[in-house]
Amino acid sequence: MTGMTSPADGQDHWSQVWQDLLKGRALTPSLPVSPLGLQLQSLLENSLQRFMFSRADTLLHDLQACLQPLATALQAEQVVLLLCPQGAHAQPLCILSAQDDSSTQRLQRLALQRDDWCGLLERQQPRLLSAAVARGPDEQLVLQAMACDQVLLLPVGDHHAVSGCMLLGLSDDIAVPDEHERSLLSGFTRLCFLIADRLALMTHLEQRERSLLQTERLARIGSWYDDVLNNRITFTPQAGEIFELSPEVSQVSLETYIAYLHPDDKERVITTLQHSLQRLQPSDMTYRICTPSGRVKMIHGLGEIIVNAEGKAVARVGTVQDITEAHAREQRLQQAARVFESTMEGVVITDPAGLIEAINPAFTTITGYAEDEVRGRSVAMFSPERRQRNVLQDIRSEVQSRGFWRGEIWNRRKNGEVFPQSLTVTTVRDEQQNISHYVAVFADITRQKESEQQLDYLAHHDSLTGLPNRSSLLIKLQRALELASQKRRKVAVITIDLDHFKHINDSLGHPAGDRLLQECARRLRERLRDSDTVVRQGGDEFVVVLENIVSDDQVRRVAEIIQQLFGSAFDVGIGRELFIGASLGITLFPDHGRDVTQLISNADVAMYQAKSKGRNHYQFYTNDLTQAATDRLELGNELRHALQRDDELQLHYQPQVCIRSGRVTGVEALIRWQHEQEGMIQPGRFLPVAEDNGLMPELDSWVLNKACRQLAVWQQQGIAPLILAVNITQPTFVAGGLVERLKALLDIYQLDPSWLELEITEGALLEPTAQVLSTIAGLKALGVMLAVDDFGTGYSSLAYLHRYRVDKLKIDRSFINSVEREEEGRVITSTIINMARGLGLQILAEGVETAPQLEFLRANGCETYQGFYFSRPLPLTELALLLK
Ligand SMILES: Nc1nc2c(ncn2[C@@H]2O[C@@H]3COP(=O)(O)O[C@H]4[C@@H](O)[C@H](n5cnc6c(=O)[nH]c(N)nc65)O[C@@H]4COP(=O)(O)O[C@H]3[C@H]2O)c(=O)[nH]1
Repeated sequence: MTGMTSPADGQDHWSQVWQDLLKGRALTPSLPVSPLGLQLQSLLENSLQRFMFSRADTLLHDLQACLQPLATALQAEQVVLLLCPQGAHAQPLCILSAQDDSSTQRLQRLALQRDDWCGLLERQQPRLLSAAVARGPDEQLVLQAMACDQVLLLPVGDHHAVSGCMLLGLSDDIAVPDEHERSLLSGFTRLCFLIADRLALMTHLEQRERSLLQTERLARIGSWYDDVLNNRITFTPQAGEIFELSPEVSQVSLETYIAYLHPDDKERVITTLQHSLQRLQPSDMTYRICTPSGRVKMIHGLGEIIVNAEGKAVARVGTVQDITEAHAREQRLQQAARVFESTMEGVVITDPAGLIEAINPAFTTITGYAEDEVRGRSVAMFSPERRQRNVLQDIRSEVQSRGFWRGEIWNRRKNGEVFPQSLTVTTVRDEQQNISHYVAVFADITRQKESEQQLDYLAHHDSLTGLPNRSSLLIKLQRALELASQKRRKVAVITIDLDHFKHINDSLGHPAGDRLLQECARRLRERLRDSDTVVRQGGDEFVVVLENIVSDDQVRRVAEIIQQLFGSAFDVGIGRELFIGASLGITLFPDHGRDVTQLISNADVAMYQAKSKGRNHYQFYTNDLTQAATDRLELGNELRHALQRDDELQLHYQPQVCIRSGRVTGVEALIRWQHEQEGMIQPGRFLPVAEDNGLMPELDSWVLNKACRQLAVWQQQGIAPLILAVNITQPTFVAGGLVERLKALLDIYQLDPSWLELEITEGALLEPTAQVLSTIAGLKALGVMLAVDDFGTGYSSLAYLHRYRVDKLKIDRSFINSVEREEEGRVITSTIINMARGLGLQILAEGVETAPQLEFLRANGCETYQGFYFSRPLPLTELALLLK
């Protein structure tokens, strides 16, 4: 550390100088010492004392301060010191004993004419110039510059060279110093030479130190000197700045330094320093310090041990560097490198021409290529085809203009497999903003694509049947309509609703219902063309879309095919065949609607119309149907209100007659709706509406209540014994709670249960579910009669019904109707009667309208009948008259 030369060293140096000077004095011991000589001697000693403590910045001042008393002692007009410091560009110095502007300028000019005055000191001997005898121009020059009569020149320098001179300007009347005095003056000039030399050295050292500190500042490296013997660590300003010492503090103790160390690093640093000192080895460590401002800095410290002549450690020196930023940068780089190495995404770095420079392990995992197989090659090598290479061009131009590109592309693995990848390409620019690299990060999205496809499939397909679902219907139909508009063709939309599906589902259970739907889907898909769209819209509704239709007949033919498909027997794994049927509604684009929604909803309207025609029909849409559908909607709401108000619904009663005696043995309660505006509405119109609106259980409940009340009246009136038959629909029968409700009514009205007969359809008894069995057991336990309505229209066998302990069969009107016309009708009717009798079941024939029909029934052993032949259903008042 250049600025740290101790004053003790300087003192040694100056005592040596003093010794030399005394030697010079010893040269002239014989001469008597004049008063001036004594004075000069004392001056010389004072100067020496002064110079011993001179510093670089005080040296010139100190020299000047010495010249003044010298001039006084010698009675000189001017004493001038011209010094030429070492160094190529060093300017000669001119130091004067007395300041006077004009002489100063003259003498400074003289200082610059070094060669002239140097020439006068060729032999490095003092020289006296006198104006009176001056010869050469050099002498003249000096005399003029000094403006004196005589000038004594004394060389400043060593034996080798003159590096300056001292000029004593004396007037004529002043005695020139004698030999002893000159020798003292020479001692002074020698001292000046040393001073000049020292000045040069100090200036040099100062410059060195300045430049060193500057270098430290620029490099952000500070240095320190640890005087281990005195426990004093001296910091350079840069080191102080790193440790955030206040500017006036440059020294700290070892303890203070240790207090700076980060607690986690303290022990390690102390141990390293101790080892270094004990083993006299350099140290090199990185550690953290906590500075007064609360910052944690990362420091790189180097140190070396300084030993004395005995090899004992006396100090150590070293550097400290604040590497916080570099360390953080390095950490970040390491992290980035770790990410690069361990990320699941493939990374490829290319040069601006797209040639691969580096890849990461994930790249190899995904593509199968090792680094040496791809380095230096173009990224185009992964493109599966030419077209894709154009994509690469597009990517490159977008990356160049926007700085990045993100998207999905297809690439080829080493094994030839083409796979989808999501890719992000970014540019890396150098300091001149030129593209230096491209970085591409990609992920193999094969799995993602697969699950997207799976999700897409699930979103657009029905999981039960595998058919496209409603959302794909909307998309496909929309596309079909667009195409049809262009080609001026028609599109047909056929909605298909299975007849009685709900009954099958409820009574046979959902697995059987599911199998039925799967079978329907299979038949449709196998029979219809690939170009036809078959969709399951939900529940038991299918939709078929036919494109390129040119005539309605084409559609009619397909509708009939569909009817056949649904008309043949189904095996749904219940041990016997099922017959269902389907109702079809048909719309045509553009005749019945111009958009998807309208076409589907109009087809639905047509389908409801087909259903109301008695099922297993198809119906083309007409504008009237929309009105009918609207009416149905309104009717549903009105029925709901009618059920609440209880003043519009009423029961009519149709007598049931014993064929043998002709006596009325019972009546069937049949609901009627006396609508405020429309008048009497028949059940055939409003019951399907009630069913669609889920009102059947409520309606059945209303009828049962009304009927039981009426039965109680008849019981009280003694109208003896009269069976009252009440219809109970399948939803009510299946829903449960019927037994409890009926028991409560029987209790309330104190009814004889054997007078009450519940008519249920075959559908409700199709499958012996626990619910069905317990309801039947409950009803039988109550003592009410059970009759199966519309027998022959469903799927039941007689033996099967017998198992349920049903009391009565009501032969459907359609058979009775046919006995007069068809042999087949007659055979079926008589068979039913015979078998039922064989099983001990009562028989009632429905819808008897003519005497021959009645005769046939009588002849075949049927017991009771009802029908228009005897009486239509009657209001209560009319029935009362009939019964009387
Ligand atoms: N062509 C013809 N028809 C005859 C003849 N004799 C009786 N009918 C009609 O046949 C239907 C007999 O009732 P259903 O088979 O139970 O068929 C009933 C029944 O299923 C249902 N229904 C009627 N009233 C009720 C009710 O109160 N509750 C429930 N759940 N359903 C009812 O509505 C169906 C139709 O009822 P209605 O229109 O009253 O029609 C009645 C009756 O008017 C005849 O000789 N020729």
